[in-house]
Amino acid sequence: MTLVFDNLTKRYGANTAIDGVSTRFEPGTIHGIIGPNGAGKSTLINMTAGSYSVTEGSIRLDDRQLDRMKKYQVANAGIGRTYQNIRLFDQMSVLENLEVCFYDRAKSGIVGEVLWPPMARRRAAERRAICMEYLTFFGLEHMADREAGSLPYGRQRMLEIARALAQDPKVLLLDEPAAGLNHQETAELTERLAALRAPGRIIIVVEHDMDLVMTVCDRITVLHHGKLLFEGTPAEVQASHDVQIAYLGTEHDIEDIRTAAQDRRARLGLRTGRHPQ
Ligand SMILES: Nc1ncnc2c1ncn2[C@@H]1O[C@H](COP(=O)(O)OP(=O)(O)OP(=O)(O)O)[C@@H](O)[C@H]1O
Repeated sequence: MTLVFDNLTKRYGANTAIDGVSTRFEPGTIHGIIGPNGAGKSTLINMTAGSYSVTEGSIRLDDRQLDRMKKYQVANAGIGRTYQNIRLFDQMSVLENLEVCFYDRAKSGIVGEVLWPPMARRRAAERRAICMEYLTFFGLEHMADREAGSLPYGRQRMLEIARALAQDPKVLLLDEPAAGLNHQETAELTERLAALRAPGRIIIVVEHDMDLVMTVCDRITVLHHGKLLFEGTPAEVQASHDVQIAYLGTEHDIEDIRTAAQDRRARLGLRTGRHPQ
């Protein structure tokens, strides 16, 4: 399984947000996408998830051309995602937020469940057990019955990733998963992401938090003004003169990039005020 961008281009009128990007993502890896504000990172994620149309070029998952599909077809082809701004069913319980993902997955057998209640009960118990495994992995098992909207912000972020995973995606797209998280929550997220690396899964993380990216990613793609500026291991990216110039306009080191990212994180986290930790 390989995800391939070939000459991928996105224009918004006269503005070229993604400009001829070609790269590939291998299974078993965590791949970071970084770049200064406005570099095109979210546009890339949204095109891959089928939310935005592609102007030129292609996105392929093995022999399937995703850019020709509708959004739900892209999801069915195995692309799962989270959003920069959390999207949960606030009034449903934490567990129900996961369970609804299984109705998406279970395309067969629904008629059987309706006609034969014992089968429905068995399936419901199985779904619940799997959901509880995901909740345990994300440290949410003791919150299963709480309304999702009442959870502290950091827990909501974890639940969003759990929801994306419950759909068993081949490719998991995470759009700024650490946005609005404090230092300890980010460290926790970093650990959990590392544990999600799996042979049959590609994880792509768009993130400004350099500690997270440099710790957890196997490879990193750096975008600048919509173009692929650099690609390599975390060590290669940190050593790249071009990357430092792109971020800061001058030759500073990765510490300055970290500071710039922290300033941005302080401005994000739309729900932090509502649900303080
Ligand atoms: N829906 C849209 N319509 C028009 N222009 C857009 C739209 N979305 C993004 N853009 C433009 O495309 C460019 C890339 O934006 P994008 O949000 O993808 O960058 P980004 O790297 O994710 O930025 P950030 O780190 O600030 O989230 C920017 O110039 C932005 O103004």
